[in-house]
Order: sequence, then C-alpha cells, then structure tokens
Amino acid sequence: MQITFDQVSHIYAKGTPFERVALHNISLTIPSGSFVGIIGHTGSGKSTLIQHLNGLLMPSTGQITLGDAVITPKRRLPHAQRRDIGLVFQYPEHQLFEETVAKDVAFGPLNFDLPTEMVEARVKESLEIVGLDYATIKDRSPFHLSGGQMRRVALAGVLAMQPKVLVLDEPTAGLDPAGRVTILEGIYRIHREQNLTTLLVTHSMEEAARYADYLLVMAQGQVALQGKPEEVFMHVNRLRELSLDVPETVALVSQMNQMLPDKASLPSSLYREEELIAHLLERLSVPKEG
Ligand SMILES: Nc1ncnc2c1ncn2[C@@H]1O[C@H](COP(=O)(O)OP(=O)(O)OP(=O)(O)O)[C@@H](O)[C@H]1O
Repeated sequence: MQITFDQVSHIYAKGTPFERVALHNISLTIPSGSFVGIIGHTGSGKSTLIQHLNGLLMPSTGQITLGDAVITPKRRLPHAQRRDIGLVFQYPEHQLFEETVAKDVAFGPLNFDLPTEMVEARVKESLEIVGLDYATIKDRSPFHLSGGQMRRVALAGVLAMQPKVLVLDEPTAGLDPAGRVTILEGIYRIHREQNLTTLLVTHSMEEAARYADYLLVMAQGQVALQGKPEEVFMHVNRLRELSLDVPETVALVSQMNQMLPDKASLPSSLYREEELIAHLLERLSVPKEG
C-alpha cells in the first residue's frame, strides 16, 4: 500500500499554554512494498508521524493518503481500513492481557469475526514468523515468558491481523543483541515474502542500514534528509550535526578514503559491512568462500 503525506502538520494541545508543533509541513511518499527506516533524535517527531497512520492522531493541517483512503483534519481513516495498518508500539508486551499466548495472538482476528479455524491457522503462522514454536508456547501464560518472548508474542498479535502495512516503533528497545536479531530477521523475512510495506522507527543506524531500502531522517518535526540509504549516508556531516551516528561501515569507508589516493578511493555507496568486504575481496582478487 502506498502512503503519502502532503504538507502534514501536527500541533499538540493547540490553543493551550502547552501548545507544541510536533510536525511541520511534512511531505513524503512511501512506495508500496518498501522498508523504510525512520531515524531521528528523541523528540524529533517520529512517533507523532507514525501515529497518523492508523488514525490514532489526526493531522492538524494537510492530507495523508493510505492506498485509496484519504485522511484530513476532518476526515478519519475508516474503521475497516484501520486493520490494514499494523502498529507495534514501543514496549508492546505491556499490552498483553490474555491468560494464554494463543488467546492473546487470536484476540485481533477474533474481533474481526473470522472463523475459528482460520484464526487458529493465523495464530500458528504468526507465532512461527516471530520464531516461537506454536505447540510449545500456545498454552503458556504470556506473563511467564522472557521479555524477548513477550515482545515476540505481541508482534505476532499484530501479524495475525495480516496488515498491509507494518509500522514498528523501536521494536528492539531494551532487548539483548540476540533478541534484537531474532525480531528484526522475522520482520525482514515477512516483509520480503509478502512484499509488506514496513516502517521501522529506530535509534540504531546499524539496524536502519541493514534492513531499510529508504530512510527518513527527522529533526525538529521536519524531514531533514530522505532517500535511499546510500544517498542519506553521503551526508555524514549533516547527520553528525543532527547528533546522529553513521553506520560503522560508512565511517570506515570515509576514513579509508581520506588515506587512499583519489583513484583508489572506495565508492561512498558502500554502507553494509558484507558489501564492503565483498568489494575489498574483489579488489584483492581473493576468491570468495563457498
Ligand atoms: N501527547 C503529547 N502532548 C504534547 N506534546 C507531545 C505529546 N507527544 C509528544 N509531544 C511532543 O512532540 C514532539 C515530538 O514527540 P515524538 O514523541 O513524536 O518524538 P520521537 O521522535 O518519537 O521521540 P522518541 O525518540 O523519544 O520516541 C516532542 O517535542 C514531544 O515533547
């Protein structure tokens, strides 16, 4: 599903002493099937932006188009289309509430009156996507799982709705490195298999570089930079001005280029570690393993 924002602003507590402009005239297009990394300093407007996608927030001005639905300050996203947008909040495990994992994951699809067998199939499939074994976990209490497992159950609950767009607000916050990889690899796999439009809010440039094919860099309620990762990472100085890191590979390529003579310099489009290694091996003509 294609998403566009056309001159969207959002003002919290308008007309009160607490008024706060959180988004200023945002215009952007997210093509169907893309994986968008949304990066930015704390308070830059990332969560405000994504909460417009499922109707939790309404634009103060401007217009948002989600597929063929149009949202304006006066026109809400129709209820039937809300289920197309799967929004995974920060710390989604806080919203688990059922007595078993299977019931929790089934909650959304049951609310949409799907037949029981279909719900069961979706629960099984969604748990497996997030790397949990249905038979082992289905009857357990979600509250007796590890933090990482709880997070995965919560994510499965959103996937069981079979959304057309998946929006994730820092899904790996607070997890250990192994837990982060499991969650992100699961998300990336369904994004690829189902061509699912995916928006990932993250504080980690490394995560953005690994998974996203398009980046939005937010600063003070505006889009400071946007484009393919290699385009955005060329603006190393601008990113640093915004107190954002660049991925280690980008920093390394930029450092090596300062040392190498011009004709030997490395392409600045290299931003993933494995691509840099492949490039260096090719230059050295070392045959790759396997
Ligand atoms: N409910 C609210 N009422 C008033 N102001 C708010 C509200 N929610 C957010 N803001 C303000 O809007 C601005 C953008 O906040 P937002 O949560 O969208 O940023 P963020 O980039 O998601 O930050 P973080 O990375 O910390 O989650 C901030 O200045 C914040 O203080």
